[in-house]
Amino acid sequence: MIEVSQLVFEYPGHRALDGVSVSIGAGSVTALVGPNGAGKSTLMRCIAGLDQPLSGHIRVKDLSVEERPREVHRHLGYLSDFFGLYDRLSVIRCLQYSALSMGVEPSSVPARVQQVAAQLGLTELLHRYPTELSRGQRQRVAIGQAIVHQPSVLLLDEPASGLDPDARSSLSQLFRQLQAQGMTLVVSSHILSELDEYCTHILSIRNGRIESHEALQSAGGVGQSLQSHQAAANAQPQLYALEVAMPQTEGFEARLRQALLNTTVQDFDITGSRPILLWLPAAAPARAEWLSQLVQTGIPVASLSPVRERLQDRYARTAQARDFDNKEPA
Ligand SMILES: Nc1ncnc2c1ncn2[C@@H]1O[C@H](COP(=O)(O)OP(=O)(O)OP(=O)(O)O)[C@@H](O)[C@H]1O
Repeated sequence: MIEVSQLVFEYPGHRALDGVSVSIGAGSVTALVGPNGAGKSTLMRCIAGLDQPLSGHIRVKDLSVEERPREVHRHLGYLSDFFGLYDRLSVIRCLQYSALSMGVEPSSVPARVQQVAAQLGLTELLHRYPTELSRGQRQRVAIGQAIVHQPSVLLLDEPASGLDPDARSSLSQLFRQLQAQGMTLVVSSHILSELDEYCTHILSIRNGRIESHEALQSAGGVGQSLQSHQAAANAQPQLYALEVAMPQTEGFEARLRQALLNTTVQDFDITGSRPILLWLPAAAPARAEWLSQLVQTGIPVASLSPVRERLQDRYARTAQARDFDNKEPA
């Protein structure tokens, strides 16, 4: 859906994107992460055709952003990190204006505006002016403007900044709805826990270069079907939650640690209040073998289920691997 190849972007005296190539699939929700100044906003602005790269190419829905920016804009919604609203237009006018400027048929505009207002909880606010709205309400109007023309791609730069927990949670719900409608989303945020709920991919950028681009494991889909058996056999280990009935007997913790010695454990809480998180083979027979050996050692296993790795843990793991790779040999 979005193809970026060898993108280079320079501000005067500063190279902000340095040979970025990435392919973002249709229907995915990509968390764009990276430290301050990594180049996230610049990449989004280039994809939206708002900044002109020095070299490289971007295609959205197979249209060249460079050659056909207006057509691309019809398929694309963009929310800037510092968005502005027209303070002299009421909310309904803001939405109508965006719809018309994005090429929505004039006869369809009233219905579209009402739909978007309902989707974003703006129906009661349609006749207010942006200056009379809270930060969260203004944010919803800005998102409404970005989606009123039903784009296939939505780019959101820090959409939840300044929002309270309730507003963040309804934003997450909205993003899930949009994904269910088939929209492709790219969302940048520094709050990884908030992206965790709905992202399918994580794209990490640092110093203007892509650091990693990975699909996130879905908790329910860990190679259970027969068709996926071969794929699972070749796949990377998957994250599982192991629940153990923790008897308060002396030496149990040592026994449990011993039993897990050859397993990659991500999180071990001996109080038993959280399940143990560990990496197990994706292939069912190998996992069954592991489980049977564990049970044979007398560990009272209560349950074993696939879980999705938290985005912040995944990000930390990538950073650790990078630091390790960059270490000078002694
Ligand atoms: N107008 C500008 N002129 C010069 N340099 C700029 C300009 N805008 C951004 N930069 C630089 O380009 C680099 C990338 O900036 P960008 O805003 O894309 O980063 P970001 O990953 O979005 O950061 P943040 O998380 O802080 O929003 C940074 O080093 C920044 O200082």
